[in-house]
Amino acid sequence: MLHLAKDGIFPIVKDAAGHPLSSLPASGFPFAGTIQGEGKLCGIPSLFVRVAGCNLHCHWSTSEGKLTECDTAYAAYRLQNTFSLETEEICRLIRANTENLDHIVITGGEPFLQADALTNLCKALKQSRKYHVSIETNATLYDKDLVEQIDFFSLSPKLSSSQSPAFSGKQKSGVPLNPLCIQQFIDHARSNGKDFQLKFVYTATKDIQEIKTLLSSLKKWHKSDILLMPLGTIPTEVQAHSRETLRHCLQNGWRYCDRLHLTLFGPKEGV
Ligand SMILES: Nc1nc2[nH]cc(C(=O)O)c2c(=O)[nH]1
Ligand code: SF4
Ligand SMILES: [Mg+2]
Repeated sequence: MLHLAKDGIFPIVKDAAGHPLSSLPASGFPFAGTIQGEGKLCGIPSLFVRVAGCNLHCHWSTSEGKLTECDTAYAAYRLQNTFSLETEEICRLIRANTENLDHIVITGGEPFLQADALTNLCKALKQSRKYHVSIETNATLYDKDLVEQIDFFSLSPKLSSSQSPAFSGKQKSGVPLNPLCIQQFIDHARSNGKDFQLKFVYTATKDIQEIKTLLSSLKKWHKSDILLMPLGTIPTEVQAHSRETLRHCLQNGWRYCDRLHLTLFGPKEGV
């Protein structure tokens, strides 16, 4: 059984039995799938699985003094309309909606909180077809069995800027930064011919020193594995931080990470 966020499996057009759904998905297209909007695999047609619940409670203070929440707070810590499905049913839903899709992206919330159920789901999925499975994680939790099922690791460690003091009373118990855990992911990827990325949200210059300090404690990464993504949950907010983010990418040899789904669909859920 997997506990899912309200957008759950998206975008889909068929139920688990393969019958058409009565309404179009949030993408507006009469077929399943969207593009991976962030990171090295940006642009690849994918189906998303969004689990509910997170061990962190991110909320950033911008340099303009505004507070920005987690872009999926409804899936992380202010849960709305979550639901549970048996892994077998999720597997049938995914099969019915991936005629032309090979990539599955597991995101949240924090997927590693439900490692056992996701391991079962991935095993069942891979029995039917050779899917490519990515996982979006805050890299604070590790599970050996789940990691073995994953082809691409999108590691998004959270810097101190994500734990705004204004909200510290509400913070959950998770340790926001876990370098040993990050290294375990990298080691697994490097030993198994898999790829990964370290994707950081950029809010202000002080983030850069923190990233460099973290990187100096990690091994087996290349500059091209490091991505900087401007803070923002709406296109204008992303734009406001994009040039400064780009400047730091160019100065350090890191990749710039866009949020293409925001540009293409706007700030919608389920795309
Ligand atoms: N299209 C699309 N790409 C994404 N990449 C990472 C996402 C996420 O929310 O983790 C995401 C998402 O929600 N939609
Ligand atoms: S770790 Fe990710 S999902 Fe969890 S609260 Fe932070 S940004 Fe949201
Ligand atoms: Mg996200």
